[in-house]
Amino acid sequence: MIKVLVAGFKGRMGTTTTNMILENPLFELVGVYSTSATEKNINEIAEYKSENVPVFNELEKINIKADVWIDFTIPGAAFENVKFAISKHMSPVVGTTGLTEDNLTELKKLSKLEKLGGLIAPNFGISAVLLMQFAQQAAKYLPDVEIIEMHHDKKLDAPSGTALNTAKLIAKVRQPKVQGNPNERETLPGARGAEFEGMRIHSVRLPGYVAHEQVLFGGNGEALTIRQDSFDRISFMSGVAVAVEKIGTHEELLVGLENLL
Ligand SMILES: NC(=O)C1=CN([C@@H]2O[C@H](COP(=O)(O)OP(=O)(O)OC[C@H]3O[C@@H](n4cnc5c(N)ncnc54)[C@H](O)[C@@H]3O)[C@@H](O)[C@H]2O)C=CC1
Ligand SMILES: O=C(O)C1=N[C@H](C(=O)O)C[C@H](O)C1
Repeated sequence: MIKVLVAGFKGRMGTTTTNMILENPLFELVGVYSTSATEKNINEIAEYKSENVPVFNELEKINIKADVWIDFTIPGAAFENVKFAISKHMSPVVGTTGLTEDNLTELKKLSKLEKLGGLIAPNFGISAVLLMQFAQQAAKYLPDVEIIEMHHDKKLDAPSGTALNTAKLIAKVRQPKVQGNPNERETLPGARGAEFEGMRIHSVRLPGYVAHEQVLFGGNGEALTIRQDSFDRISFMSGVAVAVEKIGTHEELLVGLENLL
């Protein structure tokens, strides 16, 4: 059985992930971590009263060994968490957004030194992984593109990690270009959205939404729209399960679920 620790286990993704790990016969939940936890054991939570799993609320006090460290915490916490996991030879499987390019470079270096597999995935949903690949393919032929991402209104970061990653993938294949009218002027600041290498990214936050993205391409007299929707956080779970199962066979830190599919 693959031993798993879930960091951020009390959050929206952490709860769904904890339940998936407990239900999967290939996995054993050996610890959970949240800075906001007050319990010592998960069985103090009514939903988990028949389980026996230690709860940690400080990084330095984590004294158990897992094969895999799953991280769904907050942008700003993931870097320290993942460094800790690597130092204890636990393979990180990270969904938390907000890691910078410098963070990624350092974490890749540490994983290499430790000869440890790990995955950072901006999105564990297959529809989002496909959307990013299709968008990258389309951008070769339709280089004028804008991205609209739509999320629940509790989300901390904007733009979403998925939208930013979509833009990065597109930037790899299209000729650099400035879109729109070179003389355009915003009469309300922010009207044109965020800018990444000439592409505009628009972030919508509304109750009732989970996670959704549209990539809009415009050409001469034609347009293409690619859209994906995660209506439920269960949509991310098969991707997380694949990562937990496969990451032990790797010896470096990978970015993007497509590397394991
Ligand atoms: N890659 C993917 O497929 C997905 C990624 N996400 C990302 O996952 C992250 C979590 O999202 P949600 O579950 O919606 O957030 P959330 O706010 O519901 O949960 C975060 C949890 O982390 C805990 N926490 C805060 N600091 C911590 C620390 N230093 N160590 C351990 N726990 C800590 C909080 O107490 C909270 O319970 C976000 O960055 C989000 O963008 C969300 C959905 C899918
Ligand atoms: O916060 C979320 O909910 C999500 N975060 C990730 C992101 O920022 O792209 C993945 C998914 O969009 C859900």
